[in-house]
Amino acid sequence: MIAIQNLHIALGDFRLSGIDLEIGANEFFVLMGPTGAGKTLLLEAIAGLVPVKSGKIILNEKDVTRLPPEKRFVGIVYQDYALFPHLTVEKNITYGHRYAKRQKKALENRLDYLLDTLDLTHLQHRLPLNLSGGERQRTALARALMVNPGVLLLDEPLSALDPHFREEIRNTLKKLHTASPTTFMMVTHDFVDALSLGNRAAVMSRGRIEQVGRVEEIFQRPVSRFVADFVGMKNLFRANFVDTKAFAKSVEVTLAKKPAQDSRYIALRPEDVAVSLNAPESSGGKNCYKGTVMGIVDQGFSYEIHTAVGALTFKSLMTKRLLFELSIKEGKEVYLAFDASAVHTL
Ligand SMILES: Nc1ncnc2c1ncn2[C@@H]1O[C@H](COP(=O)(O)OP(=O)(O)OP(=O)(O)O)[C@@H](O)[C@H]1O
Repeated sequence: MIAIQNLHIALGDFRLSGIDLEIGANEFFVLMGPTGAGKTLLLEAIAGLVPVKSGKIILNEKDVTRLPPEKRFVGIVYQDYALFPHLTVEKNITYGHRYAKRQKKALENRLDYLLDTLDLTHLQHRLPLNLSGGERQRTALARALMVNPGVLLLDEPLSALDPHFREEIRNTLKKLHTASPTTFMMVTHDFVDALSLGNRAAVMSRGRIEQVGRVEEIFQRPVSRFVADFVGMKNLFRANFVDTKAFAKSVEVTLAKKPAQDSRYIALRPEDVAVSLNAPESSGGKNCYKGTVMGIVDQGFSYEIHTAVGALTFKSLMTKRLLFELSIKEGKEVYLAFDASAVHTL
């Protein structure tokens, strides 16, 4: 587990202020936010790599705020692998571990277990130069796990990988998380990573936490304008897929193409959902529904219209002028339309 209590850090002009987080032992926690929000700094504070001004960091019931990195039993994995180029896969994984006679067997067993679990056994004598991106990241993961850490910190571990290896490492992370009692905390910019791996997530902005909650909840019910803008995809529905159709609580949605095999959600930006009073002419690739307006939220320059279609509530955007022109009110029957190509699958 990770508990962070009222943490403050000052580094140059940047401040990390009043961070409070409780992350359970078996969680896969995701940290999101725009560039420069302080996500890496928070991971580095947990690892003991940056000084803390005030507050507490507790890992697995132990206050580690003033402990050096090597006494925290934290593993950290970066986006760029950070492997030693002159050392083999095996030497990279075991680097820094002294083979005191007493521990030799245990370390060898751990190494064998990790080589096997991360499918690296056949590569153990290779240099990083001769590995693919996915293999390098698996080596970096094995090295971080060699200490059998209570907490594994992952700083955008998938972002340097091409889509094929991304999927491979995503599956590896899932497997590792399920098989070990280690708490995982991962920084990502990718909503697919967040949804497919995270139990809960936090969104950070300018050194503060804006929202903490279940990943789905953050997408569906952002608590601030900032989070809403950041996540963008306010229409997020769990779905089953059959070929190029998605079924979300009995609402059938046409997709532009077949989704990836592990897709579980459809997502739509509110600006892609058009509202009209008359049924739009249906054409191929267009989704049209009759619905009832359930709510109208003033957002300053525009209004967000909540419309119930079956058991789903779609959110769409509308200018003030159009709202009055169409005399949109709660309870009014309207039509919603969006292109198949506007539907994202995650
Ligand atoms: N050693 C340092 N000295 C001074 N300022 C620093 C130091 N390390 C980071 N910063 C500053 O702290 C802020 C937060 O950086 P951080 O790397 O944590 O952001 P981030 O949210 O991880 O961004 P990204 O998504 O781009 O990786 C930035 O403004 C950065 O310039």
